[in-house]
Amino acid sequence: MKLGEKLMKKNWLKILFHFANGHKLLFIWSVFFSVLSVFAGIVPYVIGARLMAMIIMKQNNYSEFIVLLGSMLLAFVLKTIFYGISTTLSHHAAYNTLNNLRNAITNRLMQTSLGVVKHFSAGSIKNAILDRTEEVEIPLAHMIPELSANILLIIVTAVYLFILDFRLALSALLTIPLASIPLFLLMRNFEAKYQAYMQANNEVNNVMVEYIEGIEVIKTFNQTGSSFRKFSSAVTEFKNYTLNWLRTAWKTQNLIFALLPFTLLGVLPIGIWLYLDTDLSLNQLLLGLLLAIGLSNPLNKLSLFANDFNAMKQSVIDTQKFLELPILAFNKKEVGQIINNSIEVANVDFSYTSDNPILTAINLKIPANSFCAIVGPSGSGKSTLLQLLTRFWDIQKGNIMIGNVALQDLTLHQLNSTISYVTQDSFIFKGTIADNIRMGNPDATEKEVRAAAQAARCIDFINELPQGFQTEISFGNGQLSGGQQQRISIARAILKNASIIILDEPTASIDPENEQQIQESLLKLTKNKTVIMVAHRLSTIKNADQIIVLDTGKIVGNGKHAELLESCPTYQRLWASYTQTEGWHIDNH
Ligand SMILES: Nc1ncnc2c1ncn2[C@@H]1O[C@H](COP(=O)(O)OP(=O)(O)OP(=O)(O)O)[C@@H](O)[C@H]1O
Repeated sequence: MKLGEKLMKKNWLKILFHFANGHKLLFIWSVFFSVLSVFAGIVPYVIGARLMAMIIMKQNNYSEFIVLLGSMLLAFVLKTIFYGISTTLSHHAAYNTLNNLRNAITNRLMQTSLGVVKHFSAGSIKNAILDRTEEVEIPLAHMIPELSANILLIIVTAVYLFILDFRLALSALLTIPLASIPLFLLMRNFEAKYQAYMQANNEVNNVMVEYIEGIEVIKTFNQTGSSFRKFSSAVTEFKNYTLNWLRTAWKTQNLIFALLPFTLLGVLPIGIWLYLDTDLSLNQLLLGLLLAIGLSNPLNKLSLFANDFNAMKQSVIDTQKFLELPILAFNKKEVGQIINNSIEVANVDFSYTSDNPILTAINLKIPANSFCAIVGPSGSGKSTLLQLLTRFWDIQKGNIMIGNVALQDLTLHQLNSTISYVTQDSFIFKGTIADNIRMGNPDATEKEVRAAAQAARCIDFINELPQGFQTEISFGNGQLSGGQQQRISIARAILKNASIIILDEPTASIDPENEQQIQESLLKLTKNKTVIMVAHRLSTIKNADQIIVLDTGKIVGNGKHAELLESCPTYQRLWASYTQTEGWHIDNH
């Protein structure tokens, strides 16, 4: 089974074990060494009881003394070594589990539709992949080996105490039922409180990411103060919530921490009474007292793990919603070769939410190797239509054909190799300029990369950079202007050399001079390709073979520029307002 798939309806523990499954052996060995370590740890208490009895009874057996002290030391060394081995193994297994979990979330995000991903804020995705999953590591690395070993130790010690004297055993375990009462009270509303805590934490994450991503806008509009206030109030709210929770919980929590490991509470008075008034021997009393003291450490760990256990549970539940995102199913095997690069959209309806139709009854035919422009007022659905053609979303009604194959029947590889998509927001990845262009075709030669850069009008500014194509760039580092970034992404698309090119305002952030040149090279390069382009600058699409006019999600015009100027009122309006705002520019062409 592929990681992350088929997780629906599984409870959180099953999900966790699913990701830990490949490392079961490591976890088993780590439990084994932890058990050895915990039992080596109890040996000094048993030996201590024997030593104390010898001192009290003034037994001057020095050779036994030395053997006992040596055994104590050996037990201590073994305990440390076994603990070291156990924790190394468990950390190894825990980090691998974490890795699986993180990869599964990232895979799932890649397999779901782009729209679904965009519904989450960057902060919440980062929080799920990095922070929430990290919270699983400590409990996994420590809880599995240490909890199992400590529980085993408590059971074995208790059995031993029962064999020694059942009254001593009961008195040593008295704190368990006593501490269970405050523990129950503390855990009563834990889930609701933890969720509110996480919500406050998410809010801080979101506001922080928003603050950093929007820093340019914030500075431009002089909103540093108000944006910072938003950030600082989220931080304060988080702090207040955490402190309030702590304030209400600390008394109960400390009572548990103090009570549970305090095994002497019962065993000391009852043990002394049994020794003085009944048949309990001094040896039994001392062994009982020291074993009871030996129990406090594992009991202490139990109380700490109760918290970790709940935190881990909540973390897995929180990541679950990402692991269960709907998968955009692609055919694994090709149903057929695409015979040509025509596109047909038939009776397509689409809405992002069930109550708000965005596109209605869309019908259009784009012949192979033609240039089709899509225009329309803002919000009319142009980008949405392009995103349906790239299968960022699945249509709810109708059909889209690429050549002779329905869009949803294409394999992911077919879709990716057939369609190139250039958006308004060009994304630059951290790496060299050449790497960024080569994303369009990882196998491209240096010559091909250069040719694509030349065609996208990048070559001049690249040559001026200190290391040319080898210059390191990263998104938002200010090294490249918006227009230059856009030209890099056009070069990327050119290099990809797909037979269908979809362009969503590719020249929006490019100056008119370069726009004209890029336009020409795009048209040259798009020979023998089907090009669909959304454009606001109508001069760029005047010569398109076909112009589709969208208005409030419907096609209200379809034809050539001259025809639409005659027959389509929406196009007439668009053209009129365009020529008004860019009149001087039109005059020049
Ligand atoms: N991810 C989304 N979730 C919900 N509604 C959306 C989403 N994306 C776009 N919309 C809505 O769909 C409608 C069409 O948006 P779209 O971006 O397709 O229009 P457009 O014609 O490309 O606009 P513009 O020219 O301003 O870019 C708008 O009302 C928009 O608010």
